[in-house]
Amino acid sequence: MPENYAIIVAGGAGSRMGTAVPKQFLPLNGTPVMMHAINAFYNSNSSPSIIAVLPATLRDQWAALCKEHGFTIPHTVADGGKTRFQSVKNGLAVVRQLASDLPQSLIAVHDAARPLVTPALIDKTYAAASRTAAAALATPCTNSVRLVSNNGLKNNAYRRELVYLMQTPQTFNGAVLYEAYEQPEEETYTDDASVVERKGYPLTLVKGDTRNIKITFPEDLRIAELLISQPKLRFE
Ligand SMILES: Nc1ccn([C@@H]2O[C@H](COP(=O)(O)OP(=O)(O)OP(=O)(O)O)[C@@H](O)[C@H]2O)c(=O)n1
Ligand SMILES: C[C@](O)(CO)[C@H](O)COP(=O)(O)O
Repeated sequence: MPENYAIIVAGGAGSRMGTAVPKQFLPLNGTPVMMHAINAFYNSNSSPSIIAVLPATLRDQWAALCKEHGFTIPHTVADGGKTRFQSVKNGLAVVRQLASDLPQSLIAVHDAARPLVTPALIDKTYAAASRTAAAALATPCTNSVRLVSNNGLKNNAYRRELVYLMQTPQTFNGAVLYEAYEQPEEETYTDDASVVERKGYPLTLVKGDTRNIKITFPEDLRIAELLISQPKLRFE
């Protein structure tokens, strides 16, 4: 049985959300957004050790929220970095200290801003990563797609069956993820899969769920409220 870890990245500023309280701390159905994400990992069969990566300045606010909500799920707090890449790297440094056998471990990285993830989705990524070393949730594109070129002057229709939209969790063999995050950061890295891919490891796509939205703009929180109040609602 591998040691499982989950790095919940909550080190961002939420600038597109534009709220005084960072989006990961905003209430969703009465509970802070990132507590929903941590709850799902805690309730999964994969039962990982949880590392929550938070801006250093918000540690006290998080502790106060945990007290207020009686939130007792065990987790280790790590400091966030300037970018998501740096935040994941800081979380990995904690896993490195905790893990007794990194090459035998599995590490999921999940956006704190994706509160509607379910234990079943989480377990699917751990199961796939245990077989293939690198696995991430993704959904097929349902809109028509165009590729823009020539500084926006030109655009051409593109085959949408070739396009998948990435979600988290993205789950990896511990040694693979650690090795990948030893690379220098590049602007083209938008998720963990892109960092691991640079090292030459192929990625397994695991069927995600369109309800597993990322809270980015204020309207996303309204949509999440609606989805959480009607758990059977599916848009796929
Ligand atoms: N320096 C950063 C930046 C982002 N994240 C986390 O990565 C996830 C996805 O990022 P995003 O939705 O872009 O969050 P923010 O960076 O906070 O949002 P914005 O770009 O609007 O400022 C979030 O859970 C966010 O907290 C992080 O841990 N550390
Ligand atoms: C990691 C991610 O959630 C996968 O869809 C996404 O890339 C994060 O993007 P953002 O630029 O940090 O919003």
